[in-house]
Amino acid sequence: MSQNILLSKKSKTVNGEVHLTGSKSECNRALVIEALSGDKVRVENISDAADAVTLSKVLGLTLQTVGYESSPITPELDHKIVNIGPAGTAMRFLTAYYTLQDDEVVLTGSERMKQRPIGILVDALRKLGAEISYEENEGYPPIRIKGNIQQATNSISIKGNISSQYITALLLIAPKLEQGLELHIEGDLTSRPYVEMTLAMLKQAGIEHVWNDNVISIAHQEFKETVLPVEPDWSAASYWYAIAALAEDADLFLHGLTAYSLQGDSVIAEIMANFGITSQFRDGGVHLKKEAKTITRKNFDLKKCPDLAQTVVVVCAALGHEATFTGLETLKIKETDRVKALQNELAKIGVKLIEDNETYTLDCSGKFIPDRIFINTYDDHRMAMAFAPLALVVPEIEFEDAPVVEKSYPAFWTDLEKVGFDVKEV
Ligand SMILES: O=C(O)C1=C[C@@H](OP(=O)(O)O)[C@@H](O)[C@H](O)C1
Ligand SMILES: C=C(OP(=O)(O)O)C(=O)O
Repeated sequence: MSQNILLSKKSKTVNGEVHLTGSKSECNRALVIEALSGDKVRVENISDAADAVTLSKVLGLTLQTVGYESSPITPELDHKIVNIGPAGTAMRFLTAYYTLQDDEVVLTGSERMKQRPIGILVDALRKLGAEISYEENEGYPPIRIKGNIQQATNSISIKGNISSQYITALLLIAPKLEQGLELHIEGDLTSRPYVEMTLAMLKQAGIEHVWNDNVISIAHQEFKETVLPVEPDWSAASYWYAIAALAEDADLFLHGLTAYSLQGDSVIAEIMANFGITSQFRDGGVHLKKEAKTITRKNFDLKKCPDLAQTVVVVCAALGHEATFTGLETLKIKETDRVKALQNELAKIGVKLIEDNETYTLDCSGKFIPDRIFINTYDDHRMAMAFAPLALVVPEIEFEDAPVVEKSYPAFWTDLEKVGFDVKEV
């Protein structure tokens, strides 16, 4: 497959059914729990997301080097080099995981990963007793982790407003720590549903917790024998909701999704109800239908579901709906600076995303629809997938680096083809 693709859709009606891969977030937690459980826990419905595939390979690690752009194998090395490429959750979860292993590991990733902060997690782990040092820049990967943590305390504090992944990483290893963990979350907690997902999955694996105000406690405990099922990915489902919202008529069936999910991104069903998309949960999945509706909702707080931001912002822009958005603070440290990336790409249809004191407002006054646009994707799967529904409005869209979607949804382009999008390699 060449790097770029040209996407178009002649008929503005979308009908069909889609099988989504497993949730990257659930799968990455399940894999770490499985690895820590000593074979008591088995993961069911492992995700095809490249980030999950990478993590599962790393956790079964026997070679000296694994992952993306592996360094040459050097048998005389006294440590492993683990390169997890662009996988943020894998980076954070493994940082905690390796403090428990009888090993010395240098954990690294893509060039972008080396710009995504990890200092808050490293500081917390150091307070617990871990030996971790920076190989290049203070506060950023690559990091060197000496395993066999000698626990110095069970009570630590951590800032909650930068990334919930640091908190999840600590909670996942908590039951294996000799003294357990009492985690004090300082300030606001961003992406809270992801912490709830972690605790729910630990509970499924037999691990109890207490969450009082801003303190989460997990005692030293054994995992129980169980199977952890991975649900289909709701963040991936959001692109199908967006397609329904931008189509003239839509009747889509997404297999396997249920009304009650561990994934906070399932809130997309509620969000898209504002755009006339109905969700009916039956027949082992969800039916999406489009009904005529005047859009009245003006404010979207996406702090609990930051991965939906690009989806919702692009839908509003395409419809010329001048909404405001809050809770976008963490977007700047994800796969790319997603605020800047959105601003650059929306400018191609004359829409502005204006930042004012943590509130972002769409200005659609200069909106126009060109015959063809080129969308840059910034090594960010969600930039490609969030702009794809725009092909129902813009006649032709060329996407840079089509395989970028593999990070979470490798079948994205072929699924679009199956429901009648024209997907051409260029
Ligand atoms: O724990 C997780 O699986 C995730 C947490 C979120 O990150 P932050 O907590 O950094 O917002 C989310 O953006 C990411 O895609 C997956
Ligand atoms: C932010 C994301 O992933 P990660 O942080 O795991 O790289 C994402 O999938 O949108």
